[in-house]
Amino acid sequence: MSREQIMRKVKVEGNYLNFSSAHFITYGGKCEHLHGHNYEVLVEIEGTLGEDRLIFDFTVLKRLTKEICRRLDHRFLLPLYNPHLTLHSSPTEWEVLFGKRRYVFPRQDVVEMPIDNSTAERIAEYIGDELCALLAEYDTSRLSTLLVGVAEAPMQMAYYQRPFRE
Ligand SMILES: Nc1nc2c(c(=O)[nH]1)N=C([C@H](O)[C@H](O)COP(=O)(O)OP(=O)(O)OP(=O)(O)O)CN2
Repeated sequence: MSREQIMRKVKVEGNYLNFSSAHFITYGGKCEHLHGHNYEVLVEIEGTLGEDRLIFDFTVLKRLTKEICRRLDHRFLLPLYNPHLTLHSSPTEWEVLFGKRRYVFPRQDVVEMPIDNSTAERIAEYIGDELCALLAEYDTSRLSTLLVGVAEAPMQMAYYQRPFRE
């Protein structure tokens, strides 16, 4: 077997890698009612073995992912770039308009996400990008691929995968 055929990865999931948040998505010209999910997150990292025969330390990966989950927990997930929503912000509130519907959220209850819809797909992408930013503090030279899965419900998961380097 050649070295190119070998694939190694680490994965963290469960163990408090979850968050409970409120959201609604727009699709098919409609806007869902405000509702919540108990989201579950998994992260996989592919790479090669280092001197200590680790690809990447599980403990660190869990801690960083938990930190991102903590920031999302018990918040409204606000997609900043949804073309079907009109947003107004004040120092204390976010106003969200869809047609005649109007929501007002206290700012401290909102996570402002630079995404166009809070689908599980985009939330996975957001978490992947946040994780990459946190991983910049670590040696990622041996890591090739990051995969994030976000489940809105059991057996209902969206994945986002990106290379560590373009
Ligand atoms: N590919 C995706 N499909 C859907 C997403 C998504 O993020 N990615 N999201 C939704 C909605 O947000 C919806 O909340 C979830 O839909 P659904 O599971 O149908 O609704 P329930 O939570 O009420 O589930 P039940 O099993 O019917 O109780 C839709 N699709």
